[in-house]
Amino acid sequence: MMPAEDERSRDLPAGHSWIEVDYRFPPGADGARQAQMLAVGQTAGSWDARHSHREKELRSHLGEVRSLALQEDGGTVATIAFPRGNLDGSMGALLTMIFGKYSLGGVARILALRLPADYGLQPRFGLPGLRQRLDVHGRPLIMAIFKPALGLDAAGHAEILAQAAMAGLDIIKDDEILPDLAEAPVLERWRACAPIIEARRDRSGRDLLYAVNLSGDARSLQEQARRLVAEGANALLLNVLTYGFAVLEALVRDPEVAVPIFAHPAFAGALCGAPEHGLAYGVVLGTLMAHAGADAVLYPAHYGSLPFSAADETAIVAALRARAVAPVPSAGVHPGTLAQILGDYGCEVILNAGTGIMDHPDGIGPGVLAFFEAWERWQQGESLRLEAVPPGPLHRALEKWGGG
Ligand SMILES: CSCCC(=O)C(=O)COP(=O)(O)O
Repeated sequence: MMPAEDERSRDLPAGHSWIEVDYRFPPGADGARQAQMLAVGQTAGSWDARHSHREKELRSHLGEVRSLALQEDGGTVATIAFPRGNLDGSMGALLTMIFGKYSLGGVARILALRLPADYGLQPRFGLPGLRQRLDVHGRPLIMAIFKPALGLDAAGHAEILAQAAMAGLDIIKDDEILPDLAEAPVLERWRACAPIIEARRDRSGRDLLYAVNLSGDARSLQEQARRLVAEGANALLLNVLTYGFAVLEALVRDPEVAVPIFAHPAFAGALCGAPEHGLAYGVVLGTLMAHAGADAVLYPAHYGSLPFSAADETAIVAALRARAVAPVPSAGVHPGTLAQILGDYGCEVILNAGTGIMDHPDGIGPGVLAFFEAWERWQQGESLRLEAVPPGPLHRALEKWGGG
């Protein structure tokens, strides 16, 4: 029996000199031949008698087909081992090797990727670092998203944040769709929100992180990040898949950008959504993000508003947790989903709600309070069903969104 994806994707011991990839070839494909094409074509590139005088050098770069397993539906799963020495430690080189040119012609799906534990980057903060910064322990962190996504100016952001901060919110992020627009320039957004965060710290002793969305070309994006951090910004948001893993890696390596980085999953469906092609969600949003240095990774919760499988979610969470990266179940999250999420994953998560907070019938403050009330009840083992919950923010949230 094939192991579950989260088990197949475990890290290899540090210093391991191979990288292992599980590929599935669909029914009708010659799996053995495709696997051999990958092992040779994506490494030494050519392997025949004409290169015999270079055999020693070429052999050290050559991939190896380690196993081939025929599946019940006629598909084949092949494990290919690639020499780590073919790579420079970056995600770009890794992706180019394991699926680069081949992805244009072959029909295959990467199900699992096993990297040596010391390949790539470690998160600088991860969930433990976020907890330390916020001084919040033993409960899930509560995160909101500025909504509406577009059309708010900097003052509009501040107005929303003031209400959420009052109610005790831990983290807020820009919507990923909002770049550095003239109507709400990124630095103005931060400057308008910074005094609210400061006032909350003075009042309650508790910090609040605002993950500001980065945009622009690679150089201006990094300059933007440095400028924001120099002005006190305490977290950043990056659309890693649209801007590229190399941008994330550059930020993580930059001593001038020493704040937690939240990775958004926008574009993941384009890489992972086809059933027989691309890469599994667990590889992209789990393994790759975790080895590229993200501190927290957003992904669609399978009880949320996007079609997402529990198996994909489990694989993502396992890969993130293996490197202490914070899992951030998102998209359609509201107080009525809290019991399911915590039941599956426990408290070591960040619950992230956009409309599930911003569109609470009584306003943004009650939207945040509804989450805390749900958490309190869940912790006490009390029912979260509408009929059991007394009038108040949670009751109103359950009336609107259901769940519990
Ligand atoms: C696809 S996971 C990222 C979630 C996100 O950024 C978002 O805006 C979700 O908004 P919602 O109103 O569904 O909480």
